[in-house]
Parts: sequence; C-alpha cells; structure tokens
Amino acid sequence: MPATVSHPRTLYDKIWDAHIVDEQKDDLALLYVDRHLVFEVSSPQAFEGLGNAGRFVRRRDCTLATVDHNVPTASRKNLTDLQSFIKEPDSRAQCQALEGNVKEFGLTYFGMTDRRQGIVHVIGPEEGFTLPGIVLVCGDSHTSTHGAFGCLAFGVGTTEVEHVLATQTILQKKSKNMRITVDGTLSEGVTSKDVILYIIGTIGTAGGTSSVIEYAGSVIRRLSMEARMSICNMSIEAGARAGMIAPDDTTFDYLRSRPLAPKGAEWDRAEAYWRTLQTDEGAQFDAEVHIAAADIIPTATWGTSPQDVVPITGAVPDPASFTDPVKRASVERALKYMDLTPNTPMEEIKLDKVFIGSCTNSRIEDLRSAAKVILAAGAGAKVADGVYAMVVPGSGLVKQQAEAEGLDAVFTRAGFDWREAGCSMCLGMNPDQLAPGERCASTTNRNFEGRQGAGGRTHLVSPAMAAAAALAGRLTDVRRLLGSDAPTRIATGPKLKVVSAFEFLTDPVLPPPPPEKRAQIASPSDSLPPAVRKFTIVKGIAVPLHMENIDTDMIIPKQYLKTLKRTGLADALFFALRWDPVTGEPTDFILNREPYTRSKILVCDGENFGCGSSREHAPWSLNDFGIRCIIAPSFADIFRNNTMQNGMLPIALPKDVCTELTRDAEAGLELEVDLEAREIRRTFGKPPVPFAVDEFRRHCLLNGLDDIALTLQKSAAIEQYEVRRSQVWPWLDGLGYTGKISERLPKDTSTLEW
Ligand SMILES: CC(C)[C@H](C(=O)O)[C@@H](O)C(=O)O
Ligand code: SF4
Repeated sequence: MPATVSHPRTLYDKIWDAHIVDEQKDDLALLYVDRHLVFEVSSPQAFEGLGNAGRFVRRRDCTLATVDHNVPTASRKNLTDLQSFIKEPDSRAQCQALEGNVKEFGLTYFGMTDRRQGIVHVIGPEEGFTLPGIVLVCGDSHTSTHGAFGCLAFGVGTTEVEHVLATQTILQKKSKNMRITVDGTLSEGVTSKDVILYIIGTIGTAGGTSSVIEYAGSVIRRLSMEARMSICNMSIEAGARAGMIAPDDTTFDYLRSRPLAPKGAEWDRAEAYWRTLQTDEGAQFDAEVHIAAADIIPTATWGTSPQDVVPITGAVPDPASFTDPVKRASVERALKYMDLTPNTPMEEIKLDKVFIGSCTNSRIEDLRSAAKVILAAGAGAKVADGVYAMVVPGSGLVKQQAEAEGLDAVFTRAGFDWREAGCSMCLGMNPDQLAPGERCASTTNRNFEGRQGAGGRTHLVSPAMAAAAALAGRLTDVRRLLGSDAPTRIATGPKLKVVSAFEFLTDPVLPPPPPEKRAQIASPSDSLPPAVRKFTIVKGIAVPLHMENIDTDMIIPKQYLKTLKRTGLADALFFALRWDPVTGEPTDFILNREPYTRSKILVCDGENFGCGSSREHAPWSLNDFGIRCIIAPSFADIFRNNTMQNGMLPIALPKDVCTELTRDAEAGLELEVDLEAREIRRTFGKPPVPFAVDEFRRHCLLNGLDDIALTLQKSAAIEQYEVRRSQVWPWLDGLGYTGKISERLPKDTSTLEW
C-alpha cells in the first residue's frame, strides 16, 4: 500500500499498488493474494509440497476448491461417491486427491455432490468470491475471466499454487498497460464472443504478451457481467497476463447479495471503494487499440490457433497469400490438420459435433442465447442428422436456473444432449472427447491440435453460432435465423420464464472446516536449503524447432495432466508429434533423432513459445527429457514463470538471432549457455550472443533458490500487510463465510430480451 499517489493511474496500476507487500528490483513485487481458487488438476503436487515441508494453508478463509476438469458430465442421479462414479482411474485419483487435501488442510470445497460444483471460473463469480479490486489467482490460465469484475486475476503454475497456499502472496513482475476500446453498437447476432475473437484476430495471440489489457468503450459498458467474463476469459488467448473491466453498476447489481459478497454496512463501504477503481483521466497506456463495433460480424476460426479467425461470410485462407515463410508454413500445417482446402467458404464446412459449454460460454446468458436461436429456427427445429450436439452448463446452479427457465426442454426437444456441469469437451480430460478426424463447432477458447481429442478439429464460435451450426449440420451465419420475423417464430414456441439466479443461491457457505491434520507452523527460516536445481552453464547441441505459437497442449497433451507427480513425463513431451497414433512407434520428429535425443537446449524461431494453458506439466516434461534452456523470440508469460520455478532458463532473443541459432543446431554445432556471464557462446568461432535476464531470477537460478523459502523470510511484512488489509478492506477477510444465507433476494433484472 503506497503513500498517496498523485499521478494519474490505470485501473491495473491502482490494484497493483494496493497489493504490494514488498518491492524488489527489476519491477518485481510480492503481491498479496485476496482470493485463491483451487481445483484437482494443478493442485496435487502443490499440496504434497506443502505437506512435505510441514506448511499449512495461510488463509483458509480466502481459498475455495472444486472439481471440474475430470468430472463426468453424465447424469448424477446415481452418484453416491467418486469411487463408483468416476470410472477412469487417473481422473478418479485426481479428484480423490483433492478431496483428501481439502480435508487435511481444512478448505471450503464444492464437491460433486454439492449443487454449487462447477467450472472454477463460473463458481467464483457466482458465489461472490470474486470481487472488484482484489488480486485473485488460480492454477489455471483462464483465471483472467474474473478480471471482468475490475480485479487483477491471473493464472499461475502448480509451484506458484503452493507458494500462494503457503504465503498468500505471489511474486510478480509488473506488466505493461494496454487498453482495447470497443465503441459503437453491435449488430444483431454479434455477441461478446465474436468481439473477443475479432480482437484476437486483430492483435494476434502474442498481441497482449507481457501486458494487462483493460477493455473499455461504449460496447463494453453495455455488456452484461456474463458477456464481460467471456471477453476477459479469452485475454489469455490474446497473450495477455490478465484482462480487466472497470467495475460499475452492472458489476454491483450482479454481486449484491451473492453469498460471499459483503453485506449491509460493509457492502456500502466496499461499494464506495470499488467506485474509485477507474482509470484516471490522463493515465498512460503502453499500447492502445481501437475497435469499431460495426466491423464485427459473427466469427469462426478456421485453423489451430485462436487468431485464425474469419467472418462467417468469408472463406478458408490460401497459404499462397502469406509472404512470411514461417507464417505460410504454419497456415499449411493448420489446413492439413484441419483437413480444409484453401478458399472453401466457411459456411460449407460440415460438422460432426457441437459443444456448448466451457468457462468462456456456459453461463445462463450463453444458454439463453443458444436456446433463442433454436426457437427462432421455428417449431420442429432439430439437430441435423449425423451431428451430436451437447450442452454443458458451467455449474450446478446454472443448470438448475436453466431448467427452471425451461431452457433444457428447448435443447432436448431439438435433440441436444443436456449434461451435468464441468469442463467437459473443452479439453476432454473426462470422457467427453472428439474422435480422431471429427469436426466440432465449439463455444470454447482453444482450437489447438488435439485439444478436444486426439486428431479432433475445432472451430471456435459463439453459443448462438454453435446452436445454428448444430441445426444446419455445418458452420452457418446465425443471422440467417434471426431478423425481423424471428420474434414471431420465437413467440409461437414454448413460453420461457426468466428466473433469478438468486433463487438458487440459497446454500450458506460455511466457514472452512478445521484441518484434519494440523501441519506444523513452519518457521521463516526452516527450509532455506536450495530446493531447485541450480543453473550455471549448460552446453550441447540444441534441438531446433521452426514453429510459431507452440502451445502447452502441444508440449504435453491433456491425458498426462492426470498425474499426481511432477516426474515421469519425458515420453509425454510433444507426444502427438513424437509417436505414431496407430503403431505407437517413434516418428521422425526432431526430438526422436540423434543427436537431439540428448539435447539440453531447445531453440525455436517462432514467436509465443508456451502459449495457452498454465499446465506446469509442460516444463516438467521438458525437464524430464533433459531440456534446461529454451531460446525463442518470445514466451507466454505463465510458461516463462513456470520454467524458472523448475530451475530452467528461458531466453528471449530477436527472431533473426533465433533463426541463426537454429541453423547452428541443424549443422550439429554446440552452444554453451552461461547464465553468470549472460551469454551464449558458440564453440565454433562465432561471436557470443548476449542475453538479458531479470537480476532476481538470475540470482535464484544460479543459487537454486526456492521462492517459497525466500518469501517465508518476509513473514513480518505479510503480517503487517494483513493487519492493514483488515482495517482498510475488512470485507476481504473471508467474512462472507458466515453460514448465513443472503438476507434479501433481489430480482434478476435481466430479461429474455433477445
Ligand atoms: C488444466 C489447466 C492447467 C489448463 C489451463 O491452465 O488452462 C486447462 O484448464 C486448459 O484449459 O487447458
Ligand atoms: S478452458 Fe476449458 S478446461 Fe480450461 S478451465 Fe476453462 S472450461 Fe476448463
């Protein structure tokens, strides 16, 4: 908490300043974390580390856990326990591990028998756990969703999850300020999903790298909270650290009376503070982008990166129109994977499956928007022959609300499968997957190779576009079903009613239970011995890669995220590229070829290495293979942090230098990376290549220092911060856990105005 600041600040600057526990060199600061969401995939190793070190969860009142990624979405009518319900052993083990950990460490948990269970980014806002002005983290990249409430919310890796559990703080480097302003009026059929796809198509998947994006403008102001969440959710696909939208009446109306939101006088005090959370007039942004709403029409992706967007009226691009050879190669590769011919009109692309769900688009408004399209198609509208379409609500409460409104009946009558809450076919860690070669219109956020199932092909669209596609059996322009006569057709369909979300938010959120096993309270200096492998000099032949946007799904696919360990992942590295899907034999991918099977360095000349998911399994698998250093033109923020947490060194160098190094690697020449000297020596007479690295990170890597042990040395500063926090923002002390339900149930002001 800084002294009074006089210069104009952005919303991000204000939240950053308010959370500084300790400032360090290199723009690094120890930030206090107000809210921590936990789920089964990225937490087992974190709890294990915590337990092994005899540490405890510092703020049980500020931590909330659920299961989402692995849970089956089949009917839970016969659900009694996880043991009998989750058939897949690794998925079951991960969910059971979380159940064990929440008991052992004493955490509030919405398990599978709790109707509040759901996707972690749906339940946080739903319960009022997410609030304006806070710092919120979760071991998941789409934590950016919560920024819709005017808070700083970002994804972290598993080691950082452990750090937050133990210290309630996170070490962060200040990002750049970026503002994207969307002005004008959205045309009919254009939704917030189209807006964010359009933005990503405009700035690219690396466009927001090292930045926090504030979304502003008349279009954003008019959006509901659900729509704002869809936009902030995909900030990660735009490469940003986080996305945020200044809180306003829409935010407050959504939050008021949610179980974990402040009540009574505390609410008034909180609201007065939240109203100050606006970017000041004259505040400086490092980058500004202006988007005209009139330019956006319903959008779909054609390729294997979220930036591969095209208006639905457009066609599949022709690689010949790309002059940059790396870009052209990546378009060719994407078209081959997607089995698409250049210049094919988007509306001619036939589908096998349609998926409506995920943390991007599984909230009540998304389901209403899809149902509206079905009704607008007229009585008797049916999912096209040969297409399987599923709807997966984001949480048990969204499901109940949708059922009370009659939306489930609209879906099932039209032939959609109505499921239980979870991440489902967004990444298919549960049984919901695409079969090889199947093509899907999906309301999710990632169209990476193999994302929804090995060999599966994904086209990202809005819920309205997905519903229209299901009926047409191919991608189609949803506007064909809307227009002036749509209201008449809708009126002749079944009568739906608007039900308030508050009718279902009636379960008290009880205070966290006492931990079953009280861990010893670690003393600040008890684990100072180095816990991370030291990095000094690494020498050898580097493995060269010529690809852009290498995502962490490609580095390690979903099936390997079910492990409870950090090791044993060497063969999982670049799995789909290294092993033949039919024979299981090694392919001739570069990592399988001599001498690269022994490489300790990887050099890539494509931008945005490690984009996508926050899975720390990506650096774990690289590490297990033997890679200690990665050189690329740019890195995704979370991936870069995750590598350093594991004693690995990411080096960013200009693209032409990376290309030169890949040539050296192809010629079988050795590189020597010297962290002390900050240079890459080439053993064949060429001049060394200097590189930059943050001083603090360099110090930690050279000495193998563990962030948690270092932070625990700052316990006094953390305690001091907590005392002030209780005085200035008392509602953040987990006071929502009163065990009481909301005193008043406000009316939902939203309408079925389509
Ligand atoms: C499992 C989790 C770490 C991952 C993420 O960070 O995004 C997942 O949610 C995903 O969407 O790939
Ligand atoms: S992106 Fe998909 S898998 Fe990841 S949290 Fe969201 S719904 Fe779950």
